[in-house]
Amino acid sequence: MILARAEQVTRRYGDVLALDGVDLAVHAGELVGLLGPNGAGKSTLVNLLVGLRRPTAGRVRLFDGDPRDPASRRQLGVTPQETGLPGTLRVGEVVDFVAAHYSDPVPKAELLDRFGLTDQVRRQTGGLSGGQRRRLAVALAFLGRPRLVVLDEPTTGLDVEARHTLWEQIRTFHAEGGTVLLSSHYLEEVEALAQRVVVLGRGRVLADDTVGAVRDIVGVRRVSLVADTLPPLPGVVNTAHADGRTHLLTTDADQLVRDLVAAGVAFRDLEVRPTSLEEAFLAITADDRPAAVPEVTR
Ligand SMILES: Nc1ncnc2c1ncn2[C@@H]1O[C@H](COP(=O)(O)OP(=O)(O)OP(=O)(O)O)[C@@H](O)[C@H]1O
Repeated sequence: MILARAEQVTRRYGDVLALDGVDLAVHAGELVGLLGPNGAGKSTLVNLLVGLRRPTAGRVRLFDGDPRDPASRRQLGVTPQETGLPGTLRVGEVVDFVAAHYSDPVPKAELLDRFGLTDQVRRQTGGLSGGQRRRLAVALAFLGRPRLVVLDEPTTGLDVEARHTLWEQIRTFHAEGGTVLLSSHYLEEVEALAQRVVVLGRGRVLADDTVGAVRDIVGVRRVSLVADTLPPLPGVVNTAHADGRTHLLTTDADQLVRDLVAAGVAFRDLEVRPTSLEEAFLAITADDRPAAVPEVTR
């Protein structure tokens, strides 16, 4: 059963094409990671799926209804990227207020305990640390015993311990049958939680596959050198020239170096280094060659 779906969704903000023909289906029981660099379109996609925005073109469905219809959101829990908690309300009061919207909310003490906020129950939210506020915002997504939880970069700004506490809660929810869609910059986070990962870059789905398959794309290395000319080289996913150097992105740097030597290329100043996730995706998407990642796109 599909709980949330985007079909050929496009979203523009003026001249900015934030999403460009995106298809995504989240099935019941899945824990899906949505991964991508800054500006990839993750928040836009999340906001469309939860009814906070409308697509420019295409169709979005939530529990088989229009996400903008409150009835479709009854079984949904959301933590958007930015949450405005009323600063003068105490933590316990915020939980009570949100709980009043549900017929069978998680008891307040249990929720606060699970998210490590018991000691803060009487604190005004304006006096919480950024990390505590974030934890409360995420806790509220679970309060109504939702079937689907959508979390937009839930652990940004959290320290390691708080991040792990939150991961534990997400895992428990999923193990008990809940469905999760979570966006993140962090490959580590997606690896720790998700089986399936959807990679967005420049508004498009670059990959939709298992975490292992996508890790292979991220395992791209940058081989950089100075050479007058280069022959065609197998396994190079992107070539760029800057400051008199040629930068080659490849998933197998050892083989690339062997190929350079075998081809008799007169190169110098060779450097091999890992690329960050962000660099890898930016580079792979830089020249708009969808063929760069065909083997992991289903
Ligand atoms: N309200 C808006 N008005 C204009 N442009 C916007 C708006 N919201 C997003 N954009 C643009 O749309 C593109 C996608 O943004 P979006 O926030 O969805 O990306 P993201 O992957 O969530 O990024 P980040 O990881 O930085 O949060 C970006 O170019 C962004 O500048």
